[in-house]
Amino acid sequence: MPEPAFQDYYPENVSHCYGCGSLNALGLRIRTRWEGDESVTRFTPRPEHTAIPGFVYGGLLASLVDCHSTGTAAAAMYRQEGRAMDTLPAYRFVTASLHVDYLAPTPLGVELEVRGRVKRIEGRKVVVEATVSALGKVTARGEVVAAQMREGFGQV
Ligand SMILES: CCCCCCCCCCCCCCCC(=O)SCCNC(=O)CCNC(=O)[C@H](O)C(C)(C)COP(=O)(O)OP(=O)(O)OC[C@H]1O[C@@H](n2cnc3c(N)ncnc32)[C@H](O)[C@@H]1OP(=O)(O)O
Repeated sequence: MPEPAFQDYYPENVSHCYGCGSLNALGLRIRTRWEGDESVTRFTPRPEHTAIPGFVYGGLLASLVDCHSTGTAAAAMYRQEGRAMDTLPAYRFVTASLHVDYLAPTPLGVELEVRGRVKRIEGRKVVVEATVSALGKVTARGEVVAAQMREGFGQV
């Protein structure tokens, strides 16, 4: 049995995200785990994720970086406190900022590897750097500022 992914610990009410929600049947449903100090997601884009024939749409790559990094942010907070991810209080992070640089075209039809590293944890905010690789070559690099959701998120 593979060890659970970060997303396996998301409560049902926050499991509808297009990128990482296990309850979103049309979503990417990415799964992220620690490999040492780095977090890793592996995902094979589908034909509908095409930009130019044969190459992956940049928005899909941004989604991978985004949800990989918000999951990494939550896991990093638990890790910093030496707590298991199924313990309370729960950490819930949303994207405050998402930056992606596209370094080279990303081929479609192969498994992509997203690797993340926690750059810093500052109060309620975690900054995560991530790379996307195809066939061993880094094709995109991103940085996410993830912020802890406040009570009443989305209420105006
Ligand atoms: C594991 C077990 C359970 C875990 C369970 C996890 C569930 C995980 C939920 C899944 C969900 C999917 C997540 C997918 C990723 C999305 O796609 S999320 C959807 C897109 N994002 C949004 O809708 C967020 C909308 N924005 C907001 O709600 C608010 O602006 C924010 C981002 C929460 C910040 O609001 P705030 O906390 O009231 O504001 P604030 O105190 O000013 O900001 C906090 C910190 O972030 C910084 N910050 C804010 N905005 C920015 C910015 N644009 N640039 C840089 N820094 C910024 C602030 O400077 C501040 O830093 P410090 O001053 O403390 O150093």
